[in-house]
Amino acid sequence: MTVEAQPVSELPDPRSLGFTVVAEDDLPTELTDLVDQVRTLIDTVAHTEADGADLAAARDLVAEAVKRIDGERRPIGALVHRSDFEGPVGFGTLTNVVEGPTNPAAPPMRLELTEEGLRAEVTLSGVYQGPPGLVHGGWIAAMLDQALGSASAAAGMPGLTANLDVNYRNPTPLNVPLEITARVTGTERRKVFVSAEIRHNGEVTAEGTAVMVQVALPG
Ligand SMILES: CCCCCCCC/C=C\CCCCCCCC(=O)SCCNC(=O)CCNC(=O)[C@H](O)C(C)(C)COP(=O)(O)OP(=O)(O)OC[C@H]1O[C@@H](n2cnc3c(N)ncnc32)[C@H](O)[C@@H]1OP(=O)(O)O
Repeated sequence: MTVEAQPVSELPDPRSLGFTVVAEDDLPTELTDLVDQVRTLIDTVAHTEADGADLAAARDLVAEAVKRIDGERRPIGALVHRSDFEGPVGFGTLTNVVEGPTNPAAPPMRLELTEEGLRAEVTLSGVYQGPPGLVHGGWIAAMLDQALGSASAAAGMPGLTANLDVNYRNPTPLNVPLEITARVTGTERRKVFVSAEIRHNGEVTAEGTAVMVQVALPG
């Protein structure tokens, strides 16, 4: 098994394949601020003990806010390009549920390039709860999948997850900083082998490996 990243320059520009691309730097700060505020809203709604009158007033305010911004929408497959990543490896889906910068359902997580692969820090609120006080196992798998897929993409080999294997080693707590790391460990034809971990206080709480398969791009 060898690591042979395909030259990044050989990847097509997604615009030439018909994708809408938004530069991350062009997203209005009012939008990213709104995303943050809606995250707070979701967490607050999930845990509130407010009385009926306040809840009804809040519902009406939210309905009013929806009316105010409902109109033209970006297409479902729109991509975002990060300026801190060189060229084609900087693309991701704008509303990706784990890391999409305009998706308030995604936690405030951002994978950064490191010497060995990718790394992110994230703190998950009670919105991501499974067992009491702990992160939902499905969400742990989702974060690992994102880190694994992004590590492959960042190495110039974007693909789809064919196989994902997760081991839950220790409970993953809510409301504390978690560290996520991922890297490519090998390639074989179109297959890219990747591994990733989630840590709390330096201790591994979950680890995953995946086989990403590079798909033939049209055109
Ligand atoms: C620059 C251009 C623009 C790009 C834009 C980039 C934007 C994004 C960038 C970056 C962010 C990334 C972040 C994302 C993270 C999240 C990822 C996900 O959630 S992905 C969604 C869930 N996964 C699916 O929906 C796949 C569904 N499955 C399939 O579509 C097919 O099964 C597919 C493509 C995986 C393989 O199908 P086949 O027909 O193309 O290929 P076959 O011949 O079956 O397999 C190829 C090789 O893979 C192995 N393989 C296939 N399935 C396997 C499996 N389950 N386990 C192990 N190996 C498997 C086979 O044995 C074969 O290996 P041998 O070369 O012969 O040795």
